Amino acid sequence: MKEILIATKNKGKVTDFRALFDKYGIEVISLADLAETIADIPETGSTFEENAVIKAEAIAKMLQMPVLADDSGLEVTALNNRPGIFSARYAGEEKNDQKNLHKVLTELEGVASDDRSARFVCALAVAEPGQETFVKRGVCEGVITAQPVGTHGFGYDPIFQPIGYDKTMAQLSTKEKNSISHRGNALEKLEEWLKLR
Ligand SMILES: O=c1nc[nH]c2c1ncn2[C@H]1C[C@H](O)[C@@H](COP(=O)(O)OP(=O)(O)OP(=O)(O)O)O1
Ligand SMILES: [Mg+2]
Repeated sequence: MKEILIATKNKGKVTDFRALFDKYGIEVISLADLAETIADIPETGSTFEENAVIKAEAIAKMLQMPVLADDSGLEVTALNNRPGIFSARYAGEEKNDQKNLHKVLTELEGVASDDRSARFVCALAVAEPGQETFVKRGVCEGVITAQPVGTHGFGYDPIFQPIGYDKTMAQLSTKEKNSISHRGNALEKLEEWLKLR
């Protein structure tokens, strides 16, 4: 495989995937690189896996080519695992990363550091016309910080400190993040599929 289409409109995910696929020598193409404009696929599933499969199968059918889709988000234990699959629109339809992470911080006001555990979850689905779809989950455990710190990455990275680190995900380089992230972890589980193609 020389290139792979990632069925996402999220630039932060594309940056992560470019670095992840670099080591396989595979070029990443995103929906933003296509000449045609692809409408948003409604994420109507009730799990990350269902949503990843919905996105992958819809785009594979539309473009008649193999695609990889990512559905991911943040689960905060003290918030009964919210925002979960609603992470992108947690503070409103406009999908604003700053508003989303501040909503989480506000909801955790007064919650002690011991009770701020959280995890990033990523479901990756690969779909190909006429073939069985595969989906795998990756997880990265951590804690929610008191304030946003760091400028790298995207989404909730500035408030997420992975276990064993004294930095947030937004203070790590893309390479360091990928080596421990939910996304990197899920992609490792799809290596078999990648090698077959
Ligand atoms: O590594 C990450 N670091 C920080 N935040 C992250 C990460 N991975 C997912 N997230 C957050 C961002 C967004 O709030 C939600 C994904 O929502 P999700 O629907 O999968 O993506 P999206 O709507 O932005 O793009 P698309 O559906 O076109 O792939 O979780
Ligand atoms: Mg989405």
